[in-house]
Amino acid sequence: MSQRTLTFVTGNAKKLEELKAILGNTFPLQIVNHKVDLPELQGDINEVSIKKCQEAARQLKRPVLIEDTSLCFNALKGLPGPYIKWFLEKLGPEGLPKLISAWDDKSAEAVCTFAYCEGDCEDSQVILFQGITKGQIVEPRGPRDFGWDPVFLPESYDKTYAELPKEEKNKISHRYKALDKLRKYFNEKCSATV
Ligand SMILES: O=c1nc[nH]c2c1ncn2[C@H]1C[C@H](O)[C@@H](COP(=O)(O)OP(=O)(O)OP(=O)(O)O)O1
Ligand SMILES: [Mg+2]
Repeated sequence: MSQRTLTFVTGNAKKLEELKAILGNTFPLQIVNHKVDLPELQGDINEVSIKKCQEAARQLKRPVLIEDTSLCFNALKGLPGPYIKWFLEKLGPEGLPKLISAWDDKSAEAVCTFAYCEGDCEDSQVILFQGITKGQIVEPRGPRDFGWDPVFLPESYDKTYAELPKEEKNKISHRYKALDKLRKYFNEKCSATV
């Protein structure tokens, strides 16, 4: 890697902000951002992340990190899942609880998948780091500065992600859990090569 840096490819400034807040100075590499909205092919959560990562590596020809976030409604067998972005864009946060108004089951999972690829060739291996936080879909509450945060009530909390202070969200979130795995992997990898 162009020594000690790792390129995080995302067009989403809020993701980058949370990554920086969560990793702080506990990560052995410097993360640099490359802003591209990568094409996302259809598939299950892992397939979408793997293809997105391979596309990033193909474009940038260096070690890359990408992230894909899903919001999975259990009543809908996991949908919208990786397609939540388009549902949110068209329906807004208030449209999301309406999708499952006919079901009693309001439970959902927020899933964050980081994907890392070391090389730039098509067959380079992609490594996934996934974090899941369980919760419920509720009527929107709280600030609207990040996606579906207002409608996601994490399990055993009485505040939505949007209502929680950022530091609280970052201690329990799907993104925190995925980054914790990523951090452990790179701390071991980097200490082994020094
Ligand atoms: O913690 C979160 N809390 C609330 N909303 C969130 C969160 N994390 C992602 N989101 C939103 C952004 C997008 O509407 C969709 C995921 O789509 P996703 O393709 O992963 O994100 P994106 O296109 O904004 O950025 P990227 O350039 O990294 O693909 O859920
Ligand atoms: Mg995207």
